[in-house]
Amino acid sequence: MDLSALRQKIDSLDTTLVNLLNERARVSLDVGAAKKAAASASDVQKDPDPHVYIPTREKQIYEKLKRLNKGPLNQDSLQAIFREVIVFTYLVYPSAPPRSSTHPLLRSCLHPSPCKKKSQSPTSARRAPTPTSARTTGSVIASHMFRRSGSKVYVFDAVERGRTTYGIVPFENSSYGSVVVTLDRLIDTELRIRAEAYLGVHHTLMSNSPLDAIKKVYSHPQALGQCKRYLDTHHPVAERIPVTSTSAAAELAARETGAAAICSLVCAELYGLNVREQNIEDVKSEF
Ligand SMILES: O=C(O)C(=O)C[C@]1(C(=O)O)C=C[C@@H](O)C=C1
Repeated sequence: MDLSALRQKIDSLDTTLVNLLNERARVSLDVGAAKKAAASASDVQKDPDPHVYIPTREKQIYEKLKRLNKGPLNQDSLQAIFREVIVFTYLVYPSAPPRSSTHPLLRSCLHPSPCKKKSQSPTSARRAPTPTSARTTGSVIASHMFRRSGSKVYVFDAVERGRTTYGIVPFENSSYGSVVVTLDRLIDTELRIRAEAYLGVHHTLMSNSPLDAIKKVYSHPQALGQCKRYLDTHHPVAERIPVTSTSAAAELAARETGAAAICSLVCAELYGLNVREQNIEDVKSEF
């Protein structure tokens, strides 16, 4: 087939895809409406999980994709595409279905609880998320739905005040223990935990100075802890300076000669830093 015929074929497939994606979105909206109807039929037990985001269902969908996929797309790519497709449906939901009062407590992904504070209006608490930059961290549900936030406390505040529908906070770290600030806040908050996700932790050392000129290393205390062996071995005399977040570390390191940050790879582009070493975490993850 010549180039123009191939492009015609792609155009035709794109047309089919657009129609199918919208058809899928309409069915997904119908599912939302059905869940809402089931929940408001007063018997919450009929539909104990009338949320927009249903992690267990999404997991089933991704498992099914794995079985269906014959390539050439790899599984991660296909899953990423579907994740975006599903998440974009959230944005066209007229309003999210009511929350369940019976969903079991899971970890990590926060959501306003049914017994929210009086000052929160249900509409603002359930507002559809706004797409923002694709270059944000913590993208579990879909990359571009995430607003970057400097601190875990801010994530709690944002969900409690209805500025966003969901928030993701770190909870526990296999190599460096519990994330205390999250645990402390969980004691007081009326938010409910909605889902749990396991994330591989990968740290990068970045600096605009050469490796042998690094005198100080900024990072969040958790990240400094997770890279302790690396730092002890390769930068034993560099001062380790804990800061509020790994992105704050990147921002500081970008301004100073002889300073480095331990942060995620995405910070290189965001803060104009050179990547000096990748995957410096002491415990290698399988993710
Ligand atoms: O199956 C559901 O409960 C849906 O709401 C549909 C759907 C989807 O679009 O496939 C949408 C959101 C959920 O997180 C999971 C699945």
